Amino acid sequence: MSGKPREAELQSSATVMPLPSRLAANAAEGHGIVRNPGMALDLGFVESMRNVNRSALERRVGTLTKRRSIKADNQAAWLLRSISLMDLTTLNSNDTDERVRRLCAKAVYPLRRDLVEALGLGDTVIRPAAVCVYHPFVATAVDAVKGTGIHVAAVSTAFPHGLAPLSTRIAEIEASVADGADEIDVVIPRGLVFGARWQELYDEIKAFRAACGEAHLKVILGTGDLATLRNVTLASMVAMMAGADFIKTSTGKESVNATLPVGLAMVRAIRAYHEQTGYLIGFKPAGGISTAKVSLDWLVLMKEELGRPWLEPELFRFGASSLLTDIERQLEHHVSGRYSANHRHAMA
Ligand SMILES: O=C[C@H](O)COP(=O)(O)O
Repeated sequence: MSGKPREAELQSSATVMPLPSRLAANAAEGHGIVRNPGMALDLGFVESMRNVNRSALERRVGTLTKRRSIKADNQAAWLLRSISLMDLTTLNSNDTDERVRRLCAKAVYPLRRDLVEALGLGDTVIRPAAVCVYHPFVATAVDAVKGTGIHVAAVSTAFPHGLAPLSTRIAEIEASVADGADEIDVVIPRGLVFGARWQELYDEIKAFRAACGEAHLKVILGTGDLATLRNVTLASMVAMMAGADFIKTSTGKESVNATLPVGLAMVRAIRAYHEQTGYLIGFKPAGGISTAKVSLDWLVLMKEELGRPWLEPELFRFGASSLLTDIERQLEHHVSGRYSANHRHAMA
């Protein structure tokens, strides 16, 4: 059961569903993702996406997760990839600078040294792609991860509800960017979706994108609040048209978090947007993703639906506060055959 994870397995394209040729060609150009500039709001295109078949999406998810064929020896490689695709997050009312510094220390050294050695990682550095914090902790996080290549994401725009004047929400983005955040996770006011107020939603997200400047924009839809997969799909389209670099499911504060059918609806919207514009949009499921097993389900979904480029941090992230703890436990089991208690894998 023990042994070095076989990254080669993860590279295999044997089970990847063929992508439309334009998508494959664009993806093959390499890791330099051309940023989505957005496009004019095209309500005809948005509305063309309105027929969403929930049971078909659920069936597809069922098939993907049932027939998943990640062998035990290869699971460790996939789990290491899950770590590298993570926005390690703390978004609690009792966050402090000290807690954020501890989270960042965990991001810099996510695995215990004995585990790193037992996994035979050598000099390979495995780290989360980003840490994700509230605005007041951006400067602390930037300082704590300096020189590591870990990005700092700030949740802005009156997270988690997005219910503040637009000027206040834009000022929050500008403040986070000024403090050094290079990724901004914004939330949309869900009421704009219920009212099909697509022009207002588009204008707000476009203003968020402008305020971000070079920082990448992730648009959180709050899918658990949106009631239907049609709303999720249409809001996804508007967000991408307005210039989102990523679309993200949830804040982690809704009563329903990221689910695979919702993820599949968003991924299909990403595919449609690409077919129309040629741009590659990232996807971030977030909220309630706390087990290694579930992270593998998400990776299989991305690999099968969009292909290998969406297993890179430029195009895929998990937003998660406790997933790393379970992955570490599973990796420990992989090398030792035993599970340890969660407290052996301390988080923030
Ligand atoms: O954006 C990330 C989420 O807030 C994290 O949610 P979680 O605490 O359920 O992992």
